Order: sequence, then structure tokens, then C-alpha cells
Amino acid sequence: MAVYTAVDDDDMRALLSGYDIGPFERLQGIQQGVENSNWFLDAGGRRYVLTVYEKRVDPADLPYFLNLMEHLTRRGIRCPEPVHDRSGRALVELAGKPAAIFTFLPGRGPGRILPAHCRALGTALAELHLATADFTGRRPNALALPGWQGLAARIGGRADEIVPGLAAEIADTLDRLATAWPADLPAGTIHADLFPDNVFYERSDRVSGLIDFYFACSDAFAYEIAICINAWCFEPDGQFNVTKARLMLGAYRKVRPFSDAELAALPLLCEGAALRFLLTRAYDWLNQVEGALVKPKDPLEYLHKLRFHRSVTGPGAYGLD
Ligand SMILES: Nc1ncnc2c1ncn2[C@@H]1O[C@H](COP(=O)(O)OP(=O)(O)OP(=O)(O)O)[C@@H](O)[C@H]1O
Ligand SMILES: N[C@@H](CCO)C(=O)O
Repeated sequence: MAVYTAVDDDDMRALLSGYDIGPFERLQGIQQGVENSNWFLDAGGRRYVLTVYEKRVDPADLPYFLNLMEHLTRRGIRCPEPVHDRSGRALVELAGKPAAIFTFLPGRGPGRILPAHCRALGTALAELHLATADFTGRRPNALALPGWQGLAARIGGRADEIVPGLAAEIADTLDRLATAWPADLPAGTIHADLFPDNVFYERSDRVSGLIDFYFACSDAFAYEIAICINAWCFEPDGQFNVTKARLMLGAYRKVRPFSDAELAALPLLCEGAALRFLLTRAYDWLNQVEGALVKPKDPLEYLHKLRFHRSVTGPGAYGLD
């Protein structure tokens, strides 16, 4: 369920009269996704994606996200490209809300994650990081350490409703991360939510597109790698799959080599990345909206990942030498 706004064919005909993409044909709601309303839009013999931005995206951030997708497209990264209307605007208004039309990307999520998907992701991730080198937009990461501390304070002792002792474990982890978090790692623009549902494949050995840039921000590249280790390299039963990590990181470093500082920081970054998703999931878990159609994601999955990284002594655990 991810259509929260009513849009009819007449609205679309009126909107498309401002574009050069041909006559309106069809609008079809997309079920996947949670944050925004999305539709497949057919017009002039081609398929597009229409997004109407709902409450959780700050409208002030939208130009940053759209400029980033446009920049990446120019640099050869396959991602949704914003379509401009005749007056040059990519960001428009529909049903009183901000909206944009994007090019449609072929491919689909990986389904069951194979080692080959992880290797292909490593290559695509390094290419993404290099492609942002000359992107001039900046957006602080609202979900970096100070954001985690704020979220932990809002959750407070209620974390223990998820599992007894969780509030203290979160507090201890935050203290350790706050003293040791590395400040000077190579940084730039990161996607920051590169989970399998945001990566498309046409074949398992090649990424065909990246979507959902609405957490993108300025932060360390190695922190993004840590997010991906967590999201891609654990099996559904919670076991860490070092082969997947070795393939992902090996493919990444062929395109963008790691610095010694990045390698040394990796266990801590993985712990921080696990805490970030533990906190947002714990918050959503404890603040479920009655009657909501979206099932909250399991915070404990990320507690197990956090504990794994806490036990790690060096980058060798991720298959790196
Ligand atoms: N450019 C695109 N080409 C093809 N399919 C797309 C495109 N953009 C979005 N989609 C489809 O729409 C779905 C929802 O998109 P997206 O994940 O961006 O939604 P969201 O609600 O903004 O994000 P979230 O997943 O964070 O809730 C995707 O799973 C994908 O199936
Ligand atoms: N990828 C996030 C949710 C959407 O940002 C998670 O799995 O918790």
C-alpha cells in the first residue's frame, strides 16, 4: 500500500499539458513503498513513475534529492531521472502536494540474495560514490550520531518493552560510539538506505538501477559500506555470510580502494550502522499507528547484527586482508 493521495485521469491530463512527454494514457498505483505515493504513468508510448511526496519527506530537501538523481544520471549511474516540464521544473504540485515524474527503470529487486548480487552491488556502490565527487549539493545526515542520541532519548526506557535490557544496551553502545567514532574518513554523498528493495537487477551479476534516494546525505563512504554489509550479508537465520561480504567489498575496492583508516574503522561503522536501523525500527515498533497497513520491521534483527559487530576484532571478519 503506497498510494495515499487521490489522483484521477483528469488531474493527470491537466498536469501533462505542461510537459512534452506526449498524451496521457494510464495511471496505475504501485503497492510497494511506504513513505510516498507512487504510480506507474504511461504517456506518449513510454512508461514513467509519478511520485507524490507525503508527510515524511521534508519539502525543503526535495531539490537536493532531485538534483542528486539528475547529477547521477549525467554521470552514467542508472537511477530515476527527474523529467522536466516545459518551463524547466522537475518539482511540481499535484493534489496540493509536491510531486515529480521520473524515468522508469527496468529490472527488479534481487529476491533471494545470492553472492553474485553482493558482488554486483559492491561495484555499483563504488561507482555511485565516485560519481558524486563533483556533486555540489550538501545535506547533513540527520541520522548520524546526534540523531541517534536524540532518537534513543525519545525511545527512553520503553526500549525494554521490546526486550528487557535493551535501553541500557543502546546507552552503552552510544557511549562507546561517541568516544571512538572516526571523524576524518573519506566522505561525500551517500544513498544511506541501500537495502535490497532499492536495488534493481536484470541479471544477478549486474545492478540495473538504484532507487529511493530520500535518505541521501553527506557522510563517510565507509559508513554506507557498513549499512550495506548489514543489509546484504546476513542470512535470514541471522548468520553472517562472510563470502557475500568478501565479494561485495572485493568488488568495491577494485573501483574505489579503501584507505587504512576506513579498513580499521569498519567494525565500529558496522556497529553504528546497525544501531541506526535498530533505533528507527524500535521507534516505529513502539509508536505503531492503529489500523496502519504497514507492518513495522523487526528491531531485534538489528540488535543481533549490532552484537555480531561488537564481537569483531578487525576487518578480516568481513573477508578483507
Ligand atoms: N524509477 C522507477 N522505475 C521503476 N520502478 C520504480 C521506480 N521508482 C519506484 N519504483 C517502484 O516503486 C516502488 C516504491 O518506490 P520507493 O521505494 O521509492 O517508495 P517510497 O515509498 O518512497 O520508499 P520506501 O521504500 O522508503 O517506503 C519500488 O519498490 C519500485 O517497485
Ligand atoms: N530500510 C529501512 C526502512 C526504510 O528506510 C529498514 O529496513 O529499516
